[in-house]
Amino acid sequence: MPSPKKSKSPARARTRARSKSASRSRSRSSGRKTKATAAKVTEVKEVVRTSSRIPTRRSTSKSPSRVRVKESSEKSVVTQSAGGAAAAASTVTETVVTRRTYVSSGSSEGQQKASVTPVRSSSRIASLIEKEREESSRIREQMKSEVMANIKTPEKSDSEERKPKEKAVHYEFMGPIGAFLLIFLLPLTVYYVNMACRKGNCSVLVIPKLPRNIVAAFLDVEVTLIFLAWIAFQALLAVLPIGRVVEGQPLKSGGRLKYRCNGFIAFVITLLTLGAAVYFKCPVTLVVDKFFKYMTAAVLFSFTLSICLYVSSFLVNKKKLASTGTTGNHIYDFFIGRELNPRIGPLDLKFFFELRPGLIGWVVLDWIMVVKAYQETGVWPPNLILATFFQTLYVADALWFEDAILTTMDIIHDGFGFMLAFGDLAWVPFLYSLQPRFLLESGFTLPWYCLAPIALLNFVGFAIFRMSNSQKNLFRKDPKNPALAGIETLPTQSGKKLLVGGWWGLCRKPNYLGDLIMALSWSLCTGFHHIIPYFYPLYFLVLLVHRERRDNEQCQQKHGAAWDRYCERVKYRIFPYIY
Ligand SMILES: NC(=O)C1=CN([C@@H]2O[C@H](COP(=O)(O)OP(=O)(O)OC[C@H]3O[C@@H](n4cnc5c(N)ncnc54)[C@H](OP(=O)(O)O)[C@@H]3O)[C@@H](O)[C@H]2O)C=CC1
Ligand SMILES: CC(C)CCC[C@@H](C)[C@H]1CC=C2C3=C(CC[C@@]21C)[C@@]1(C)CC[C@H](O)C[C@@H]1CC3
Repeated sequence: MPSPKKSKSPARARTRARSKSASRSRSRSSGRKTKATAAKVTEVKEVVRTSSRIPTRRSTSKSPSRVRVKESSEKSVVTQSAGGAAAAASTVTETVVTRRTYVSSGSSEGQQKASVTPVRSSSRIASLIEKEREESSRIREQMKSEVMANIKTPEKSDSEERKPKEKAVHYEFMGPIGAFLLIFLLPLTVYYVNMACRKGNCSVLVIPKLPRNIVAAFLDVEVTLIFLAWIAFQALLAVLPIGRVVEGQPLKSGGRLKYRCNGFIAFVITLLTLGAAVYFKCPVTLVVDKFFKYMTAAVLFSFTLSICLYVSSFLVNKKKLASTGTTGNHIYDFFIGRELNPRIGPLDLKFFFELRPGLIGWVVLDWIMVVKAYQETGVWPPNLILATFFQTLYVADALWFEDAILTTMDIIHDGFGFMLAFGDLAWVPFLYSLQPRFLLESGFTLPWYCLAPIALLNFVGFAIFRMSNSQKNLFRKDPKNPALAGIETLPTQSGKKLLVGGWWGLCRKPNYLGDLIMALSWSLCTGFHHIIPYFYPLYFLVLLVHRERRDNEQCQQKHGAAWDRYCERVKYRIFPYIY
């Protein structure tokens, strides 16, 4: 209760007291609750007293608690006027007495009747008293329910009450320290592995020599401008109004985003342009000569892009942020990415960068290496061509089934930050092309009888990868499709079903299995003399084992007990009978 000394007038002080008490939270500790309940009882006394004086002092406050005071007061005023001038004085007295009685006693109807002693026995006064009783009864009920609400509310501490709900921070990649290290280690790896893969000196154990003038060796303005032109060219192709427009998965913030899927067309246009450039003797092989300068352009661009993405993520609505990259730790969030689907006009940046400049750039680099090898030796090296062909098939497949990427965790779950920007723009083109680069640098060749089983292995891997992905995609799009008849399924709490038979009954990630078999076959084209060209399958194994565990966690959350049952049924994660 506020101190009366502080109040300018008693009525205002009482009204303020009522308002303050009412605004107190109902969810305090039990000790506080008892106090609050007692305070309420007193407050009601005050309200009733106020009501008798209301003709001269009225609250004008709009707060809910004060509005209640006002309503109560107005009823008293009505009572008075109904009674007429002669009856007014006694009515006021009765009002005070009546209400004080039920408030202080916490009273019953009988008690009220006993305490109300009519001064005059006129019927008018009797009706006024009756009205007053009804009013008392109404307020008592209201009080009761308020007190009950206080008692029933679950207990919360003061700090819990003040703070908005804090979500538990869940870190991946060993948290902020891991993210910090990766921001430096990933670019270093791209440089180191490629520098280790040089003519006559292809070993990870021999530390590559740095050129005297590092800046001149790694940075070139013209190359950087060509790299930017490459990104602009791919962006232009991506926004061309050709190809299907597909809706993405439902967003947590509601609605679905639309994506233009013309990746395969962009890929064909790019390869035809490259073919024309070779045909017209454009110096395309300069890209290989200036390989490290292009790499630096890609690294610098991915850093710049990630910084822009990070800064701009603070300007967008919070609903557009990813749940994973919003821990509040700047380094970690920069690495993972804060905004889920950043867009510039019709261009969805994450979708674009994951599939276009880096992925298509990888194949362009491969083919330029084939041309360079031919220019240097006068022959078309079969194993280089085979590895390049396998990788072209892989990228063509990704772009043909471009919309399938809309269901991956990168698009649905992760924000767009350094990890994906760097992965898409520097890691994929400059490390995934390592086998063709090794073959170009080393000039190593293999006889056809070695290439035939390698080709067979690649097609086995591709068949597992493609059939398993297609089976799942078809199942998600059209679960009743006759092609899926006879495949056992499992209902889940989310309403979706899980495939338990077919490819998805063999192991939990048959598509990863196929992908890894393909990765191995690409490296087999380089023979067994060096470990460097095996970087891709080794790294990919680590990536997919980690990715399977991340997806497993997400599926557990999405599908609950059904996912556990699926895991019991299908024991192996990636390699049947092994892992
Ligand atoms: N070359 C590279 O660098 C990389 C290649 N990849 C390849 O990209 C492709 C996509 O990979 P990714 O997105 O990681 O994983 P998946 O294509 O395996 O997609 C995982 C999702 O599929 C659904 N799913 C899982 N199990 C079942 C089941 N039994 N029945 C029905 N639905 C199921 C779940 O989503 P829901 O239930 O919500 O539908 C799950 O979250 C893969 O082929 C992978 O090999 C991936 C990463 C890197
Ligand atoms: C360097 C980091 C530690 C990891 C970077 C990861 C990225 C390179 C990959 C994350 C998911 C990817 C996918 C593909 C390429 C590699 C990245 C971007 C595909 C587009 C490859 C082709 C497949 O058919 C679909 C893949 C989706 C995921």
